Formats: sequence, structure tokens, C-alpha cells
Amino acid sequence: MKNDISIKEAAIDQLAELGYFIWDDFLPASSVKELVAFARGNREDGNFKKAGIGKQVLFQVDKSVRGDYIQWIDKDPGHPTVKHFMEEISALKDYINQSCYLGLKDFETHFAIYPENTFYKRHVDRFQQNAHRVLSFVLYLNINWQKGDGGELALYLDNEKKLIDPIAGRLLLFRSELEHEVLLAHKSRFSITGWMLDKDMSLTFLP
Ligand SMILES: O=C(O)CCC(=O)C(=O)O
Ligand SMILES: [Fe+2]
Repeated sequence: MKNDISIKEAAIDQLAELGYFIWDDFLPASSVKELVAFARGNREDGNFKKAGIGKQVLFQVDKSVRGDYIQWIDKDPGHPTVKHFMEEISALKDYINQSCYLGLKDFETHFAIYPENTFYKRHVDRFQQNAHRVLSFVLYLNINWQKGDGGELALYLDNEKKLIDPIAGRLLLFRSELEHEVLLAHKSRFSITGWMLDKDMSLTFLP
């Protein structure tokens, strides 16, 4: 990973100005391969669950809204590449915090697999039941992604619908109140999605 301060500075500027930032080659191809193999293995072992909407008592599964399967990642993952990714995200969170005073305290993250012919309808990540999500991030894990494979992320900006290709190694950061949508994936689509929070994870059930 290019752990370059100038990239982090660009991220801060763009997040403030445009609300999103694309960081290509956040992880090298070799790490992406390991993460995909790990996710595939866990999927085969039945460790992924159908994703829902809402939290706790308000949780519901609705395939007409989102079709992905997820596996939450532990704070201390055993897998070295997953651990490395978590450390890099944590360092990025601290860097953003120092420069932007967003009050980021913690993050939560999960693997996601969108099987062929699934999507996630237009939504925001920060809402009443999820009020502590400040920045959303997605690391894309689609090796050899081609136009036509689908699964682009559409970000609804003020004057533009920006399409982002979910290519391997790319990290997308965006403000969690921005509307976005995962377009229909024509091939299975892999990613790690997460949120930087303004509250300690163990306390997010509190208002
Ligand atoms: O995978 C993506 O591009 C975005 C996923 C997403 O919007 C979510 O999980 O809330
Ligand atoms: Fe989202």
C-alpha cells in the first residue's frame, strides 16, 4: 500500500470539497487475492449471513432492497491480511481525525458478497438507527473487473450521479449521509465495507 501522506492529504481535501475520495491500489494485488480467497472460504463454510436493513429490533431482511451477504470482521482478526487492512483503516481514521476534527472514535466493518443479479437500492448509511456513521469506506476485491460486470457504486452528488467501478484494491471513502446505490451485479461482487463512527462501537446501541 502507498501509505503516502500526500494521498491522505488529498483525501482530506476531497472529502471536504466533494464528499468522497477514491484511493486506488490501497492494497496490492497479492493482498486482494488473499482476502478474496479468505472470503470465498468463509462463504463456503456458511459464515456469511443475508444482510438486512435497520438495527436490532428494527432489523429486517428485504431482498427487494439489498441482496448481499455479509460477515462482520472481528476487531482482532486472526488472518494477517485482514488484520493489516484493519490497522491501515485505523491509521487512516486517526489521520482524518487529526486534520478534520470529525470526532471519529471507532469503526465497524464487514465482508460483503453480492451474488450475481443482486444490488443495493439507493440509500444513506447514516440514518436514525445508525446515527454514528460519519464516513463510509469500501475496499473493492473484484480481480479483473470489466465494464459489463456491473455492480458499480452510484454516488448521488449535488449535480452529478458519479459511477465508481468496483475494481480490485480500490478504496472508496464517502460521507455517510450521501445517497448511494450498488447497481445490479452481473457477476458475483466482493468487497469489505465499513464505517468510521463518532462513538465507540460498544456504545452505538445508545442514542
Ligand atoms: O459496496 C458498495 O459499493 C457499497 C455498499 C453499501 O452501500 C453498504 O453496504 O451500505
Ligand atoms: Fe451504503
